Amino acid sequence: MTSSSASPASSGSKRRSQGDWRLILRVVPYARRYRRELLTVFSLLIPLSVAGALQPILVGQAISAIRSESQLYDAVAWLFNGLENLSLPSLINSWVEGFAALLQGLTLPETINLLTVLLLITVVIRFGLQSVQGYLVQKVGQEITADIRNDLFAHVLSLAVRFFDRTPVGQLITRLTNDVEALGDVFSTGAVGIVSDLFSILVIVLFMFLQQWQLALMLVLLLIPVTGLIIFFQHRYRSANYKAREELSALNSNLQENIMGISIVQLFRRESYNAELFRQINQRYVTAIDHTIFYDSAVSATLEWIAFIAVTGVLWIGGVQVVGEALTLGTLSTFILYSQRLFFPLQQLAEKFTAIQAGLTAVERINDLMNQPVEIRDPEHPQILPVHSNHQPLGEVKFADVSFAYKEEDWVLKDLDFCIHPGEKVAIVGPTGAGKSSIIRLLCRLYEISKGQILVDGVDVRDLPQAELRRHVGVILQDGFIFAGDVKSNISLGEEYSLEAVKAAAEQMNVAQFIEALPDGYDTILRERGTNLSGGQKQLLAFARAAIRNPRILVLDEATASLDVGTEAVIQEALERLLEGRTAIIIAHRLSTIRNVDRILVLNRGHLAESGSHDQLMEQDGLYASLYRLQLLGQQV
Ligand SMILES: Nc1ncnc2c1ncn2[C@@H]1O[C@H](COP(=O)(O)OP(=O)(O)OP(=O)(O)O)[C@@H](O)[C@H]1O
Repeated sequence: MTSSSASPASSGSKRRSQGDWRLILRVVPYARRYRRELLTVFSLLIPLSVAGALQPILVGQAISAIRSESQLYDAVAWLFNGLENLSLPSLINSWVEGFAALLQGLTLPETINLLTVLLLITVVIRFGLQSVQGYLVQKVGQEITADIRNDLFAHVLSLAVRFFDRTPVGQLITRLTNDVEALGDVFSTGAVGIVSDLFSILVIVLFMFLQQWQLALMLVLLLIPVTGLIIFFQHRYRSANYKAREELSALNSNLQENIMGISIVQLFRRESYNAELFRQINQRYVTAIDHTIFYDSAVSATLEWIAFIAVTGVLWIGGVQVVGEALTLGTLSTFILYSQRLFFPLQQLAEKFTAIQAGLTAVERINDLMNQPVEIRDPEHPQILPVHSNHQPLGEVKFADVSFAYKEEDWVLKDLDFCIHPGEKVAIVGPTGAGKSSIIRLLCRLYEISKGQILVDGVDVRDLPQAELRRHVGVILQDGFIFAGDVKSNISLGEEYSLEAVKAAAEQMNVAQFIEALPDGYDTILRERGTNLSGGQKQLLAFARAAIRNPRILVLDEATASLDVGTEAVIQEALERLLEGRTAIIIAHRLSTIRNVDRILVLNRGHLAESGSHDQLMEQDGLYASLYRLQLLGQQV
């Protein structure tokens, strides 16, 4: 399966192998939910196309009546014969017969009046039904795109962190917004009316053959090269559109990267350099869009040209027949109108064609994302963690011969084997890039291990539902992420905690004072990414967030690094209370902060190099002792 980061070439080959029908079928389950509306839309097709096909006949009859070429009665008699061939119910037959008898006695002005009224009726029918149809199609379209957007969002959130490592955010945003929007456009531009256009063409062809087969045949034959050309341009347009979408993704990714890194951009004066990069990507996007415009215009131009040939052909062949009195002027007029009508739905089709092709490209790209396998799933037969009892303390973490690589065979952790006992406070230290944070990510199952087993209270983390695992393993990272919303909701994070519980958690972590000092206390609105809080303030909320969940294992990954010494001391005191009776895994670079832990695991290049208390490790005089001495030296300097 193609990953989202796959090159356009590999996506292209996949694209070719995937039929459009298969893509369309992906939308069918969504459309099925709006069966009733769609059924109404399709049932309106028949009266709409029949009313449309009758109009040229009515005009032709009026001309014939004026020129006394034939009686209106003849037309009905002709229709009658046609209907007889179609073996319609006898009720309709008798109705037409009665109508024909009525017409026989009409004068010319009466005939013209009658034809005008009939023409008006067809116009009103078409106008009314088209409005209803258009409204329903757009409404269903919006509903379907909203459903797809929701599903896509839910799917993206369920994908493993590994997927996000390799997928630029801008690319994902493009798929969730522009691509889904392009699919929505298929409906809003009335592209779904393609069925109705095709149906109109079919009805017109049928009526034409019933009237005069030679002219009908000529017009139908003209349809063949048109269809060929449309298919040719369609393929070209499709590839161009896919490329344009890829360029748009790149553009959005670049934009997003610049916004996220705006401080660095400005601090290092990269504005003009980045602007030039953006300009290049933007130019590539414009070029790609130009190609799509070219093929789009080519289709419209072809159709216009063919429609002109059709009218000329009808005039020429029909004109010769009129002169030879093999054809009435009325029928010729009918056919001139038909030749326009026949190509009008085709022209409409060409206009919708852009939206349809863009829609198909969008479905293809949405499909790529939807097909991304959910790498980390809940087990089929989930287990639950043992519950607290007086006899058995809980919170054991065991890594049994764990190996892990972000990229194949590029081992970040190798044969890691250790056990952290319930209630034990363990620090993991080691040089930068040793794999400390990776251990935490694996424990929380943000990534799947390559070999070995990770057990929490004797249960393999892969046998636990992710929600259960993450409820019992509380993690505080260095960067406390803040969502747009108030302080309270940033602590409860969507779970049902009362305000009292939130306040209690804040008190417990000594952060209540800070929150109460905010303009609206717990109701203070925080901006996206917490831009109206300092790094340390965000961290304080992260502590309250962990405390309220009452986890049996608490992981602190450089959690106090961004706090000032005073705040750190206040939090440290609260932390000690919080950690009572819980297992703690602490990652810290400042070794002075972890001197009091029960045990220190020293990690080096993914291996467990040393393990023991501070004193034991100092005595061993190994990696830890040298790191510690180096830090002491650093502090003295
Ligand atoms: N998402 C990722 N994709 C690929 N490689 C990664 C990823 N995250 C980390 N690595 C690599 O894995 C190794 C271990 O990273 P990890 O973050 O676990 O180290 P660490 O010991 O926590 O480092 P630090 O002390 O700097 O936080 C590093 O060499 C890093 O380059």
